[in-house]
Amino acid sequence: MVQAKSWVLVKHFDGFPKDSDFAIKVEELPEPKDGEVLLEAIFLSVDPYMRLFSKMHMKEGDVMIGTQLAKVIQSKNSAFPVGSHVVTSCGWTTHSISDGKELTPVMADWPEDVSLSLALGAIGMPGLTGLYGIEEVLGLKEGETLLVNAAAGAVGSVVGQIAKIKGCKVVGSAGSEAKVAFLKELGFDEAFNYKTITSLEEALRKASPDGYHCFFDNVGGDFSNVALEQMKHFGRVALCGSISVYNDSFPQTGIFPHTTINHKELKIQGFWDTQWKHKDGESLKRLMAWCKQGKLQCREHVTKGFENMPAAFMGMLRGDNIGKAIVAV
Ligand SMILES: NC(=O)C1=CN([C@@H]2O[C@H](COP(=O)(O)OP(=O)(O)OC[C@H]3O[C@@H](n4cnc5c(N)ncnc54)[C@H](OP(=O)(O)O)[C@@H]3O)[C@@H](O)[C@H]2O)C=CC1
Ligand SMILES: CCCCCC(=O)/C=C/[C@H]1[C@H](O)CC(=O)[C@@H]1CCCCCCC(=O)O
Repeated sequence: MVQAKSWVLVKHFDGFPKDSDFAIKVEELPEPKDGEVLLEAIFLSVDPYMRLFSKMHMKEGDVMIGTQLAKVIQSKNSAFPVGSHVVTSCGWTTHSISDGKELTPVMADWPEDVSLSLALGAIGMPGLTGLYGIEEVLGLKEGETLLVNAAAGAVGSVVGQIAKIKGCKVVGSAGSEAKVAFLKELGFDEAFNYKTITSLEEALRKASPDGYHCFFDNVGGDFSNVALEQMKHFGRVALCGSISVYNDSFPQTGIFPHTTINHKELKIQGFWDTQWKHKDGESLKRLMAWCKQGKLQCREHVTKGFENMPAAFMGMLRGDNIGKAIVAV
């Protein structure tokens, strides 16, 4: 018998999450039946969407939603032998039983010198999001200027690096001096700390006086309203997320951007990476190749210990992470 520890949402978040919103539950798992496997979490992901999803689809007492990189430790399913690794969306739990249907094996020939945790980051969902946002949504072309916010995070850092691979000028914003230094290290042409500038409008204008062809928006809210004003005519916006409003208990009010969008004839597309799931196999190989060639730096912010899942999640929402926020069990 194996004991599974899970983090449950005891109380719906009201504003920014707090320690008391989470509790640990322990349960004995049965032996896997024919066709089933027993999984042990190695790395768990903490992502912004968990904050939104909890409000939309979870009830109090549910295990927190989430994805992990797990090892098969018992198997009665020949497709998943003992010792193999999978990505699974079984939530914030140390052990789980699966019939294999929802499991994604890690890419064949995963190099030994590349941490498997990247399957939750730059060579996983956030990396795919950056790639699809650039190629499928924006159709970013060589010589264009791209703006990305939350640029030092999991998605943003991949976005900026792919845009540089494609021969573009890249401007990034992030919330600390250490993050700005990281963006410069990654090859961003311009980077600024949005928390310390006196005017976002001025910072954006200084970074690219001629405006922006493309905007990869991770933040939403006031930032987006100001950035839209500096798009070029026929500019394109990939609306990836809006983390600045995820913790709001009441909708924020702000300026209405519709006249700007109309006047500049902007194209704005909201998207999820899952729209291009059929391309994931090929896309992951491309991300891995860039990583191995040193063109894609895959920085991670690793928190040790399953007991620290809530702290890691809240830290990511607060901006503690440079690169992908991960928990190592
Ligand atoms: N459409 C899709 O398929 C997907 C969308 N996303 C979205 O992409 C965005 C980034 O996700 P991800 O890369 O995983 O997370 P990150 O690794 O970027 O972590 C979140 C970051 O958001 C920044 N942040 C937090 N609050 C604010 C705020 N009020 N204003 C500005 N920045 C803030 C912090 O950085 P800082 O210090 O710079 O403030 C923090 O580090 C999110 O909006 C997410 O929902 C993610 C995955 C898939
Ligand atoms: C609803 C806005 C989603 C915010 C953007 C984002 O972070 C999307 C991330 C997706 C990624 O593919 C991994 C996921 O599971 C995310 C989707 C979860 C969204 C919750 C809403 C689901 C629904 O209402 O159907």
